[in-house]
Amino acid sequence: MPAYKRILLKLSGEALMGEDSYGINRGTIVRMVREVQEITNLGCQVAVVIGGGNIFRGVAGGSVGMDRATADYMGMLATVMNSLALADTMRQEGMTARVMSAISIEQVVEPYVRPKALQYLEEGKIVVFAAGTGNPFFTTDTAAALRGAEVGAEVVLKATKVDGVYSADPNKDPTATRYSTIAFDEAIARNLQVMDATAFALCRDQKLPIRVFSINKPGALKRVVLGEDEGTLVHV
Ligand SMILES: Nc1ncnc2c1ncn2[C@@H]1O[C@H](COP(=O)(O)OP(=O)(O)O)[C@@H](O)[C@H]1O
Ligand SMILES: O=c1ccn([C@@H]2O[C@H](COP(=O)(O)OP(=O)(O)O)[C@@H](O)[C@H]2O)c(=O)[nH]1
Repeated sequence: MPAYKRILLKLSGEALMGEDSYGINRGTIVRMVREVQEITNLGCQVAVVIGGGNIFRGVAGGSVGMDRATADYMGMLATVMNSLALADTMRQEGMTARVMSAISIEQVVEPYVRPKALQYLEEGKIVVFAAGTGNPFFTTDTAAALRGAEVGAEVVLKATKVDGVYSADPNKDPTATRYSTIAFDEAIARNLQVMDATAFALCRDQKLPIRVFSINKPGALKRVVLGEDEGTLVHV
């Protein structure tokens, strides 16, 4: 039995690269999709937000000198590409997914309409929310918090490159230790960078817990959905 009826899964865009230095690695995306399939088979309704860091990030090197808002719109378009790739891979694996975009590009994907998204979820379809929040100066983590709250997800699952929230960035500080649980207020006060403060604050206010876990650890998503101890739970 899954511990949750409905979840919002945030997939790192950057993790889609796998061992490559750019873009979408075929083996990696197929593996991610199969992990999602396992949890839908448990009867869990799944909404997904995917990042765009494997293609373009508003604040990254390729955008030096650019107007920040323009660069962020490019980042949002990158998430649309990843969302399309994800939904198509789901189709190939026999699942039904729908992509909904926060910015209007109707020839490519349908617009985000909340009641429609809820309907798809009830029908057992996977809904992939593309283009983040639709606003520059935000991140896909904030989009995950926002959409998670909107569709009434019981938890936001952040699948990322690290296996939880640490006392400091574990990629920079080898002495950092992992929390098994941490309160939102403490995560914000300690300025832990694993998610941005906007996402933390939104989830805190909506009493929407977040679980951070490794996207690279096989079976971790299923363990999380079964309510087992995996990664870090950020709670109210
Ligand atoms: N306190 C912390 N605990 C865990 N990870 C941290 C922390 N501070 C910074 N990070 C960094 O945050 C990264 C995950 O966030 P982000 O780069 O936004 O990934 P994503 O592509 O999943 O959105 C990790 O790879 C890690 O290097
Ligand atoms: O609501 C949003 C979501 C994303 N972005 C842009 O899209 C990029 C890709 O998203 P993100 O960095 O969150 O992806 P990830 O870290 O998961 O790869 C960001 O850098 C921003 O430039 C944005 O402007 N508004």
